[in-house]
Amino acid sequence: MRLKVENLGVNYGRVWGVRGLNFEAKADRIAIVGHNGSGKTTLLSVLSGLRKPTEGRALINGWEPYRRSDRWSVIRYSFEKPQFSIPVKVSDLVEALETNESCNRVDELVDALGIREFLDHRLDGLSSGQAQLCNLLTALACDSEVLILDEPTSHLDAYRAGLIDEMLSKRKGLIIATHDPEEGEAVADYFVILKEGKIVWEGSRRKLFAEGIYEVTLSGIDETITGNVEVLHRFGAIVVVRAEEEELIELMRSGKIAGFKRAGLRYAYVESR
Ligand SMILES: Nc1ncnc2c1ncn2[C@@H]1O[C@H](COP(=O)(O)OP(=O)(O)OP(=O)(O)O)[C@@H](O)[C@H]1O
Repeated sequence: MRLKVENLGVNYGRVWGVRGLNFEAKADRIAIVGHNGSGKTTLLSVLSGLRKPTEGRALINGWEPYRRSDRWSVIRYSFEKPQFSIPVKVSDLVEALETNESCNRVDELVDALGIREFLDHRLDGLSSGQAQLCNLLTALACDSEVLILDEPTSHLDAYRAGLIDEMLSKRKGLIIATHDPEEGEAVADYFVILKEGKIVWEGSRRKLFAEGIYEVTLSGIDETITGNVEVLHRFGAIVVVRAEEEELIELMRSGKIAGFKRAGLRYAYVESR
C-alpha cells in the first residue's frame, strides 16, 4: 500500500484536528500512534473518505478516498466505539456475513474470537468488548483492499487483543490507530506519531528499533538499576534505559532485571510527549 499525505489539515471551526501533515509511506501495515487528542481519528476519517480535508490532500494507492464514490468497495473501516442500534441477534449478523460472497472463514472466526458464547444476544445489548469483537469479525472476515481500524482492541482482554493483533499482522493494506505501543509494534511495519495535530516522528520498523535504547523489566517493583546504565524514563517496573547490551545481560544474570528488549514505540512516544 502507498500512502501519501500532503500538507493535510482538517479544522472543526476554530480547532484544527490536524494541520500541516506530510508523509509518504510504502508499507503493508501503517500504525498512526499518538496521545489523546493528537488527531488520529481525524486523520483516519480523511483516509476512510468520511471527511474532506480543509486543506491539502491524502492519497491511498494514488487516489483520494473522499473523492471516490465507489470507495466502499475498496475501503473497510471500523471506528473505536462500535454502536449497533439494530434490534437483531449476533447470529443474524453471522448469517448475513456467511452469505456474503466477499466474506470467508466466518465460522472459524466466530470460534476463534469467542463470539459463539453470545450468539443469542441482541446486537444493541452487547458489552463494549463484545460489540468490538462483532465489528472485528466483519473487518477480518470480509475482503477489502484497505482496512482502517481505530483502536481495534481497546475494549478487549489481553488474550483476545493478542489474537486480533496476530491476525492483523498478516493483513495487507492495513491502517490502524492506536495508543498502545505494544499493539503498534505487534502489527505495523511503518509508524507515524502525532502530537497536537502534527507529526513528531515517522519511519519504518527498522528505524524505530535502531536506537541503542532498551525497555527493561525489573525483577522487583522496588528494585533500582545500578551500573553503567542511564535511566531515561520509568513506568513502575518497566524502565527505559540507554545502555550497552552486555551491561543488561549482566544485570539479568545477577537477578536485578527480569528481561529487556530494544525500545521502540514506547521510547519514541515518550520522547515526543
Ligand atoms: N467534532 C469535533 N469538534 C470539535 N473538535 C474536535 C472534533 N473532533 C475532534 N476534535 C478535536 O480535534 C483534535 C483531534 O481529535 P481526534 O479525535 O482526532 O484525536 P485522537 O488522537 O483520535 O484522540 P483519542 O486518542 O483521545 O481518541 C482534538 O483537539 C479534538 O478535541
